[in-house]
Amino acid sequence: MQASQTTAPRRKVAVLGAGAWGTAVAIAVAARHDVLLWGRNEAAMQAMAGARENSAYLAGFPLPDSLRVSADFDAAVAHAGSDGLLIAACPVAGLRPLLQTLKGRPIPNLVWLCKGFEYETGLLPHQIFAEILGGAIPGGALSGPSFAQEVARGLPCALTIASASPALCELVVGTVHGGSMRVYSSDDLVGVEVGGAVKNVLAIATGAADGLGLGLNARAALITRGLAEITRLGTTLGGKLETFMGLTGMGDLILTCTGDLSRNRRVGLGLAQGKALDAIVKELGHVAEGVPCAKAVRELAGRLGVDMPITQAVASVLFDGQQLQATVSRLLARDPRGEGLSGLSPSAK
Ligand SMILES: NC(=O)c1ccc[n+]([C@@H]2O[C@H](COP(=O)([O-])OP(=O)(O)OC[C@H]3O[C@@H](n4cnc5c(N)ncnc54)[C@H](O)[C@@H]3O)[C@@H](O)[C@H]2O)c1
Ligand SMILES: O=P(O)(O)OC[C@H](O)CO
Repeated sequence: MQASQTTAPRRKVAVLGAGAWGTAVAIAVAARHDVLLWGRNEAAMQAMAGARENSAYLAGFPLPDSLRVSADFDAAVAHAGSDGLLIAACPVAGLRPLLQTLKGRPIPNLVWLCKGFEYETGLLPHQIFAEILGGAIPGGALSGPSFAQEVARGLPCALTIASASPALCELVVGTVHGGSMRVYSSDDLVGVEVGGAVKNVLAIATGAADGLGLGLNARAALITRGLAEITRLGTTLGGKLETFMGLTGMGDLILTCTGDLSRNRRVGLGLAQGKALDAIVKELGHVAEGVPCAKAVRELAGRLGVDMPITQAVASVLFDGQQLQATVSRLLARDPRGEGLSGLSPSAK
């Protein structure tokens, strides 16, 4: 399955969604393939085509010649043809409408890059895919520790493609793996998607703790106990334990909790400065998936009886008006417990 840079065929790739991550992935893949980047805002796409740069979402990274940009959805779908690769690069909130637009069209496959649970339904991206396009075409999640700016700069990055279809995994590895990009395969869609979703909530917590000056010990504790929360929820939903120790679990959790490029971490830093959530999100100018995800995960964990105290604490600050410092005190004042990963909340035992 390993892709050789010299033998990998040149493919047609359409990236649907022209935010920071869609643009970075398009730039990286365009080094070896014919890529069309589609965005829904016609004026923005025209400006991008003229400036050869996505100044709204990923300024400072010139688009390579092999990357075409367009606001024509039909042209993007036609570009992937019957044997290319379609990549959905919108946020979780945009996945359902995007899939509904794709329904009934002759598309070869779909790989999505979004990380989160759907706010209204609590569904993971592969469950939304199954609801709308299930069975018709192969689908998979491409995830892992990856800041858009570093990928656009050509720095090394390792991702995981998770799909029930070995053929799709092979296609994605054959297309994206190479140069400074490594792509691993997995059949654990649940594990990969839960890791990518919940780490965003924990990055808000870690940013807040760092912003309050709680120290490096607290940061390490939050990351480690955060991984326990990811693992408890993920295994309860059917994910494999080993996945949470991998790139899309521990790897992405470490990156997002500690890297100042993270939008979710910056939400936490902003909360610690006493800023209002609306103001922080407006200032970011990008999606922070951990915000809606905190609410969706709190509800899901409550329904399933999974103990996720850090996630609950983040949601209580974001949505219930709880004060940050008092929330930290409440977290610390919880009863002692064994360090194991057992998944039931005290009320469900
Ligand atoms: N930025 C990163 O470093 C990074 C890395 C890995 C994964 N991701 C994930 O990728 C997803 C997108 O993140 P981003 O960084 O590109 O966000 P962004 O805020 O930079 O851009 C979001 C883009 O999605 C578009 N969009 C929103 N709803 C849409 C819809 N219904 N159809 C089409 N386009 C729609 C917006 O117009 C915008 O262009 C998120 O789930 C994020 O967690 C981001
Ligand atoms: O900037 P964030 O917090 O959305 O994180 C980006 C990526 O998911 C990191 O892997």
